[in-house]
Amino acid sequence: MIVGILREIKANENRVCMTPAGVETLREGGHQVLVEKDAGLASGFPDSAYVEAGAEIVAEAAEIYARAEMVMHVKEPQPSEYPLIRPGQIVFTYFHFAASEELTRAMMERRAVCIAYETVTDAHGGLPLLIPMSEVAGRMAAQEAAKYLERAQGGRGLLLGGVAGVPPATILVIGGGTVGTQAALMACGLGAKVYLLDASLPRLRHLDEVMPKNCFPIMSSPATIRELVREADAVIGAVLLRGAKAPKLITRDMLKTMKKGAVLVDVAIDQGGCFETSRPTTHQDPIYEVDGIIHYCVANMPGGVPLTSTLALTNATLPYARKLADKGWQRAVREDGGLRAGLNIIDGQVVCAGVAEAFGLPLAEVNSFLG
Ligand SMILES: NC(=O)C1=CN([C@@H]2O[C@H](COP(=O)(O)OP(=O)(O)OC[C@H]3O[C@@H](n4cnc5c(N)ncnc54)[C@H](O)[C@@H]3O)[C@@H](O)[C@H]2O)C=CC1
Ligand SMILES: CC(=O)C(=O)O
Ligand SMILES: [Mg+2]
Repeated sequence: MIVGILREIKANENRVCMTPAGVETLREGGHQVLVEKDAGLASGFPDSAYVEAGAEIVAEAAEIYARAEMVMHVKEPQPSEYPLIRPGQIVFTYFHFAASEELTRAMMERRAVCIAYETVTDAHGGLPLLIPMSEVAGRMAAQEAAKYLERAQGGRGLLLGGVAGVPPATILVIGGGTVGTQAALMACGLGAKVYLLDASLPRLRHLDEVMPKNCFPIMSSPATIRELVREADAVIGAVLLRGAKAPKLITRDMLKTMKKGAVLVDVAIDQGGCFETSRPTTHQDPIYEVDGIIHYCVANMPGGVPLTSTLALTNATLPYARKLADKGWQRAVREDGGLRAGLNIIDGQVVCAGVAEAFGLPLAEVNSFLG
């Protein structure tokens, strides 16, 4: 198969979807790999490293879209790329469709085969292609909360861990999955008092066993959130309903009950955000204020630390890319039910329930495309 590795063009996105080592693996499988010029530069991989691994460097994304049977990205295709996508072409990347009707309709119109990293599952029901980036974003979320609590950044002027004789900051983390757990661990490590909410009792039992003593895992409910939001110096939004739009757990009214200069970090922004007042921001312009509360809503947080994130992401995606290239998407998903769960749109039809529901679109059966 001809596989295309595109350069990221989303604002401040410095990751790349495949390392030179990944190219070498695809080449060993007999595949041809086209890499867009300078695609790996910001992640520490110059074009020469890709050439050494057996790739062909291509100057224009348009040529990659024209020649490749499968194109790979980190982030969703940007509007300038929509017209380049061909019917039947496999597009393998993070899409987060439920957050964007425009993107959903554009991909339907292009009649591509859209396989979303974030909905691929593993044998244990986990999300193997989301987990590594959720680990990064969760850890960063605690750092960002600490940073924007500083006075010069507009925050309350509070040190996360306090010092001897002075109490620490209180952090509320909503969602105790990968992002939430990593955020809580980092905040606890810095000495904060952390409330970690989840809606699953088995998950809370697990968290209760493994989290440090300054972390308090608590059942999530609107009443608990309302109460803890008043106490929190920072809130980290980390919920996920797979493939679907994030539920709005903090309303605009609730902001008025919060301390001035408190910080909201909405990691779930890529699925639409879990605070009513969230809107996506960029690394260049990451925050804004509503009712005296700082909002940090960067939709590609791991893009800020590409040297870590590119390696973590490609460790996870490469085996799937290899499978798709070796077998073609139809055989690959027939043989791997987890990869099949990554299918979101095929030939103009939505096949992911969360996306169909988000926009009131009909839901088609993957089987009808497998022949
Ligand atoms: N902004 C960014 O750069 C990044 C964003 N993300 C996003 O972060 C979000 C979380 O991802 P993961 O932690 O990997 O998901 P996950 O599936 O591991 O965890 C989500 C957790 O939310 C819990 N949950 C669901 N409804 C809840 C509610 N009402 N109250 C409390 N908890 C609730 C679930 O029980 C689950 O434990 C996703 O939207 C993901 O796409 C992930 C990586 C980077
Ligand atoms: C998960 C995701 O959207 C990201 O890493 O940017
Ligand atoms: Mg994202």
